[in-house]
Amino acid sequence: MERIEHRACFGGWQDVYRHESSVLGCTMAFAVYLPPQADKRKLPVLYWLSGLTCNEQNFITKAGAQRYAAEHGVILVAPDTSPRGDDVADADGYDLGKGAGFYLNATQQPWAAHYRMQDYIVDELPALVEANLAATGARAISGHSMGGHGALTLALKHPGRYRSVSAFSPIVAPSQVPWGEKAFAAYLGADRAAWAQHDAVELLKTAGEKLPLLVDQGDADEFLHSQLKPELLKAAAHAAGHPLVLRMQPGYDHSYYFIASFIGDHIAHHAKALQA
Ligand SMILES: N[C@@H](CCC(=O)N[C@@H](CS)C(=O)NCC(=O)O)C(=O)O
Repeated sequence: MERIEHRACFGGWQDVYRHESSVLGCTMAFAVYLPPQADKRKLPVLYWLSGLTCNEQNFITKAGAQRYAAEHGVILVAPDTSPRGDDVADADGYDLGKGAGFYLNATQQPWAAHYRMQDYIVDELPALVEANLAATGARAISGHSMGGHGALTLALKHPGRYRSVSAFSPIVAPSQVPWGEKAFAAYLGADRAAWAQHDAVELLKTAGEKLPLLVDQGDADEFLHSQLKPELLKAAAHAAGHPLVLRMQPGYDHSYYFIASFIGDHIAHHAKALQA
C-alpha cells in the first residue's frame, strides 16, 4: 500500500493510503487516523463506514473525530463506499453503483465482478491494516446512513469480529425502504430471502451474539420517515431481547453537522469496549 496523504492532526497523523484490492479487483483509497499513542504501541481500530455519495474523505474532513480518537488512543479507518475505476459498473442515480456499494457482496451482473464490499470491509481491509500499521486485532465498527446499515449488519453477521457497534441515522430495514429495495434488487436479485442476510431488522431475529447497539438519529432528518424508520429497529430489538440504545436527537438533520455533534460519545463508547 502507498501513502498518498499525510497531515499532522491532534498530535497524530491523518493519512490516506491507496492499494490494489484483490477482493474488489480495483485500486482503492482508505483514510487512517493514527493518534499520538501509535508511536509507542499498537492500538485498537474503529472502522467507519460512510453513506451514499461518499468516499474516504467525507468522514475525515467533516466529522471532527480525530480529536476524540487522540484522546482515547483509537485508530480510525475510513474506507471508500464502493469499488472504483473505469471498468467498474455504475448507474445514473446517486443511490446505485459507485458511491453506493451497500457493504454487501453482489451476486447479480453487472455488479458481481467488483461489488464485494462485505468481504473487503470484514476481511481484506483489516488484514491490510493489521499487517502494516500499529494496529492490534481489536476492532469496532460504526457508520452513517448506508454505512450505519453496513456497521449494524456486518457486526450482526460476524459474531466475535467486533467488540462494539454503533450507527448514525442508519438504514435499518433496507428490504422495506426505497434505497434498499433499489440496491438489493440490482445487487442481489429478486429473491428476498437473500436480502434478509443484509437487513439489520431481519438479522436481529436470529442474532446469536447480543452485542449492544448504540444508534443516534436526528428527528429533523429529511430521510427519517421515508428511508430510515428507526422504529422498526426498536421493535425488532425489543422482540429479540437485543440491547439497543436509540437516541432520538431533537432538531438534527442527516448531515455531518449531526455526526460531528455526537461522534465524541460514539468514540468514547467504542474506546471503552476496545480497551476493556
Ligand atoms: N440527496 C443527497 C443524498 C445523499 C446523502 O445525503 N448522502 C449522505 C449519506 S446518505 C452524505 O453523507 N453525504 C455526503 C456529505 O454530507 O459529505 C444527494 O443527492 O447527495
